[in-house]
Amino acid sequence: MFNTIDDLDSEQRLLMRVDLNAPVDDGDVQDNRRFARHAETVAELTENDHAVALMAHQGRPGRDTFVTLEQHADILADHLDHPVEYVPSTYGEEALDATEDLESGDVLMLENVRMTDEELADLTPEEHGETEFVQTLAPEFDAYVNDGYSVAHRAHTSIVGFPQVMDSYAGSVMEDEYEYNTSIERREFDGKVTMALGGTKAEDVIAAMENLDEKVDQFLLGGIVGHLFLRAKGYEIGIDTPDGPGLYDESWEENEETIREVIETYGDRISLPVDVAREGEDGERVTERVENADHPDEYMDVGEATIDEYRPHIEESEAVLVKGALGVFEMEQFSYGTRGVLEAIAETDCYAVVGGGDTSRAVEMYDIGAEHFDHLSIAGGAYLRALTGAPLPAVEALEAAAER
Ligand SMILES: Nc1ncnc2c1ncn2[C@@H]1O[C@H](COP(=O)(O)OP(=O)(O)O)[C@@H](O)[C@H]1O
Ligand SMILES: O=C(OP(=O)(O)O)[C@H](O)COP(=O)(O)O
Repeated sequence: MFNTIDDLDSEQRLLMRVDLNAPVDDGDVQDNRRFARHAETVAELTENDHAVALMAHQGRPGRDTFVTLEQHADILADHLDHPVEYVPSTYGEEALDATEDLESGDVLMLENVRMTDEELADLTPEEHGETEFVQTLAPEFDAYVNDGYSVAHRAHTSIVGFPQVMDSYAGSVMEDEYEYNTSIERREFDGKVTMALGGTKAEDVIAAMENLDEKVDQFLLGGIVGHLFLRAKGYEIGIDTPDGPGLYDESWEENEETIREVIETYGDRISLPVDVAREGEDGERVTERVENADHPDEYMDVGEATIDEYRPHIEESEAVLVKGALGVFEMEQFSYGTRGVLEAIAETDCYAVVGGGDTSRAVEMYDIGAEHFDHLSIAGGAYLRALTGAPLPAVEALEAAAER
């Protein structure tokens, strides 16, 4: 087991990893439930007179969501009702100057850790611990805290490197999410178990499908993942065009073989959209049957007939697990699929868990009522991993640090 922040000595200088990875719309970072949840942990620490320097990431290099953390500091400050100083450096001179000035109760946001050379390097945890990033920052602090459960499935420097060389503790979000999500894996269900899978991260979803075959009776697919499965079935969907958003071909190349294997192995247990929706010339929602679809990279939601097929599966299930949105629910006219699934769950008394930093937000946005769900996880990929029983590198690193 790992140590938690309840085990900390008083007035410590803490280096803390959080996950504030959020959607970015035209350069504007969108608030999500991760900010509110981590703000609770930070507040608990500052109220106990600790000083906190935060490490977090945003996006992936090369994507348009890969931006600095300046806006994240402001959004977090609003949640905390307490200043959060942003420094445009992760472990350079400016960062070190700002850390030296940290006093009890202060909160500092270091720059996006994925802007360093080391964070995403292919290294063992021990090698991550020897990087300049770790060796420079670690001596400035008394202890390391990891609260970023939703990024616990990545073996990156800020996650597995620091616990190699520092006293390390889990924050409250890490502890709660870890305990809840791990407990789902151990749960036995007598009745049907259905899983609705969508969103953009095809590889995480497909890996989970391969490992959850004994636990899940029916998979309901939507989002980008659904489109890639439709492409595998020969429909004109999930294929990039020269001027389109470029969401598909790279994922397709990486996952085609596995998608075909998954279809081959679990064919009837996978429900695919029968209709999809896109934006028409006047901005209106246009729904097309998949066999008539001819706008390969423009579909932003599943259609009404799809939800009519998915709803009975939910109604007859003892448990429904959701990961990823079935459409671009942030736009009301493409929220039909995501809302349809969440509302169907809310109307039944099944055991229900919704995962995904973005997807769990839809419950709040459309007033579906958090009370209808047993757990709303702010994690996506990490939650899926936990359901399959796979270890999480962040948790392993915290446990190893506790044993030292
Ligand atoms: N058809 C689609 N086209 C583009 N984006 C989509 C589509 N369907 C779903 N999405 C997007 O997927 C995002 C959620 O995906 P993902 O990040 O994988 O899930 P989560 O954050 O819930 O773990 C949503 O923000 C939604 O806009
Ligand atoms: O948002 C995240 O994952 P999620 O969308 O699976 O919840 C995490 O911040 C991990 O980000 P990454 O998938 O770019 O490593």
